[in-house]
Order: sequence, then C-alpha cells, then structure tokens
Amino acid sequence: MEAFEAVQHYFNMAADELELEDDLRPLLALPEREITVQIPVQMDDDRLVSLIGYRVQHNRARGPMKGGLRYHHEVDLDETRSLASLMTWKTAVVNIPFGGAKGGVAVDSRAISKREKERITRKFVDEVHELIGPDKDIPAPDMGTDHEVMAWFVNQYNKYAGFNPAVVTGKPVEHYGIPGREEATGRGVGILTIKALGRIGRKPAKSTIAIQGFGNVGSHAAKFLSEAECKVVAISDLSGGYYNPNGIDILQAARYSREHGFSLAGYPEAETVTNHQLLELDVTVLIPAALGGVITCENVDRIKAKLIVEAANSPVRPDADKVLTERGIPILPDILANAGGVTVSYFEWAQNRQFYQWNLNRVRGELDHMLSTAFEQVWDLAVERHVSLRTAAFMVGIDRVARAMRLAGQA
Ligand SMILES: NC(=O)C1=CN([C@@H]2O[C@H](COP(=O)(O)OP(=O)(O)OC[C@H]3O[C@@H](n4cnc5c(N)ncnc54)[C@H](O)[C@@H]3O)[C@@H](O)[C@H]2O)C=CC1
Ligand SMILES: O=C(O)CCC(=O)C(=O)O
Repeated sequence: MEAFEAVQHYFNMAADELELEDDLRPLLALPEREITVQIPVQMDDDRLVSLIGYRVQHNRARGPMKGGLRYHHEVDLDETRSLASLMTWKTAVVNIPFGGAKGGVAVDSRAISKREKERITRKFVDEVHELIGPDKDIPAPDMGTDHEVMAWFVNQYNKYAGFNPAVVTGKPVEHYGIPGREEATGRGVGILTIKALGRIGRKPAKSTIAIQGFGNVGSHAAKFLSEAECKVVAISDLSGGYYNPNGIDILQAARYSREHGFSLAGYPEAETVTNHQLLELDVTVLIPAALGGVITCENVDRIKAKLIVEAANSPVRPDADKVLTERGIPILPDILANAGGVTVSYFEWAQNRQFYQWNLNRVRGELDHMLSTAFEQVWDLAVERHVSLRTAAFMVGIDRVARAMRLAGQA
C-alpha cells in the first residue's frame, strides 16, 4: 500500500465511524492543489543538477495551510501528498486554526554542502513564492531541514513580498523565531508518552524506552523522557542502534552526536544493534522517530513494546496497525503524538503577527495545555466508541474540518 493510500485507509475507517456523507469524502480526502517544480542548482563542483521539489496543499477549511518541508532522497509526490493530508487532521486534532500542507525536495540532505542546501532552498522559494504566504501556506522544518533553512527561506521570500516573518515557522530565535519550537515536537512526544503510560497503568520510573532516530524529534523526546525518570535503553540514527539495558545517558549521547557531526557512530556506552533490532526490543514504549513505514507485516509479530508512540509520521503501515490493534497494543498516532511541533509553530506564527515576543515558560505551558486537551479528548472518544486511538484521532480531526466546510457553505 502506497503512503497516501494508507492515510486514505485510516481516513475511511474514521469516516465510516462518523457516518460521513459519501459526497463529502473526496472533498475532504483529496488535496486542493499539488505543485511539482524543477529546481536547477549549481553544485559546489560547478555541475548543474536539476532536482524536483513538491508542495501539496491539502485543505484550508480551517485556516492557512501548514506543514513542514522535507529534504530527503525518498521524497516523492505520493509521500508528500500523504504527509499533507496528515497535517490537515493533525492541526484539527489539536484545534489550531490551520489547514494542512507539506513540501519536500528529493535530495540526500547529508550528501550536500551547506551552501548547496542554501541554493536549493532559495531556488525552491523562487518557484513557489506566489503560492505560499502567512495567510496562505506556511512551511516549517521537517526531516533534513532546520532553523537555518527556514532563515534562508524567509530571507528569499522577503525579496518578493517585503518583511514577512510569519511566512515560515521554526526560524532561529534571533530571527523572529520562538523559544521552544526546536524542542517542541520531541517535548510533545514526551508529554504524551507520560500521559499514555498513566492511562495503561505504568509508572515512568519503571518504564523502558527505545527510540529510533536521534535528530530533532528523537533527541528531544529522549531528553524529556529521561528527565521524567523513564529509562531510555536504546537510541539510533542512520549509523545504527545503541542499546544499554541499564539506561543511556541522553545528555552525554547528544553531546557525542554533536561532536561527531551529528552521528552516533562509535558511541561507546552501549552495545550496537541494527535499526531493525531496535524496533523489536522488549521495552515498555517504542518510539519510531525517523522514517515512515518501519513497522510492517514483516516485523510486526516480533514487536514486543507495550505502547507505541508515533513520533515520526506514518511509521506503522496499516496491515501492522491492524495486527497491533488486535493484540491490544495502544498506538498513539502521529497526528496526535507529534503535534507539539505544529502547535508551537502556531504560537510562533501568532507571535509574528502580533509583534509580541513569547517566553519559554509561556510556550511550554500552553503546549502542555493544548496537547493534554487533545489527548484527553482522543483517549476518551476511543474508549467510548471502542475504536483505536488512531481512528478516534481521525474522527476528531475529520469532524472539525467537515463542520468548517459545511459552515462556510463549501460542502
Ligand atoms: N521536526 C519536526 O518538528 C517534526 C518532525 N516530525 C517527523 O519526525 C520524524 C523525524 O524528523 P526530525 O527529527 O525533524 O528529522 P531530523 O532530520 O532532525 O532527524 C532524523 C533522524 O533520523 C535518522 N534516520 C534517518 N534515516 C534513518 C533510517 N533509515 N534509519 C534510522 N534512522 C534514520 C537520522 O540519522 C536522524 O537521527 C520525521 O518522520 C518527521 O516527519 C513530525 C512532526 C514535526
Ligand atoms: O511545524 C509545522 O508547521 C510543521 C510540522 C510538520 O511538518 C509535521 O507535524 O509533520
């Protein structure tokens, strides 16, 4: 099943549960607009390389469209479409006034220099600047992009549109960004993991955690959870997995990674495992925080975790989702679990529109409040309707978007 088909599958399960009218379904499920652009870039060695970039604008019934920009060699239209659709349901689940979009460039972000990355970003803006904007579509960081990419992005956009910091979020704090955006997705994953552990009757201090991916999301989730007294026993990145049953010192691992070009290769305080083996460890919580599609029908029978928290987008394929649900293993779905990032992006956008600087305490407090509200709503609905947490989250999201479309006379 392709990535967008998988999201459609989850959408339809929730739409059936909501008894959503048939004629409304394609309107809600399919993207409003899909953009594919060619990005010719002069590489450092003078070669002219032509890359392909995408922006899929999925739905704007509840506000300007919102979603990250991914630089990864596997980016394609189908994946971008699936991620854009997830953004529509995610912004609705946490009830922020945005729709959904996603973008990306098919390029290996680790194989390009900083200057090449800057040129790619500026060219991409040249191609899409008329279609984005603070009231239209607001990009943000995702895999392979960060605050620096966002700073180049806004700088290039401003050449067309004048001073407009709210055109992207996840900017450097020194450049109209908001304190706490960088940690927000991982922190949100941590907050929600602790809440879910409470609901399944497990104490953080007696819980072990395995996290796949030690980038922005994985490293901040690891930090939050180890500060909350959980034992993070396994972490990983592209170089492989690192397992220590006595617990990994996350601050030390983060320092090691920073000092080694953001790689854990050779990390000494743990035994090495593969990224596949990490997923199958006997832990309380498994947190995939890297790529999509890592838990499939092929490995699902070997998954031993008692709770899965989807920090990455779409890490569990529908066939595996079905097996895990039948086994009674709760999965905190991506559209709730990793919504901390877009929630703080909303604070950043609001801050930019108000020209009023928020402080870190306010950001953390409001993030906690908004995620907790969404969590309680989704968990209670799942219990009430005897559906999975994923179906409940989609139901909350779809219901809000459908109402907005009906009220505006769009449906
Ligand atoms: N950055 C954000 O605010 C948000 C990110 N996400 C999702 O979280 C996931 C991670 O994103 P970021 O942390 O921002 O990306 P990142 O680029 O900062 O880090 C990605 C991490 O995954 C590792 N990785 C890459 N390929 C891998 C592979 N094949 N096997 C194992 N590890 C691999 C990298 O080495 C790195 O540690 C993505 O699915 C993204 O869509 C979701 C919501 C917001
Ligand atoms: O912060 C944002 O606007 C985008 C976050 C994102 O791309 C995601 O939640 O997958």
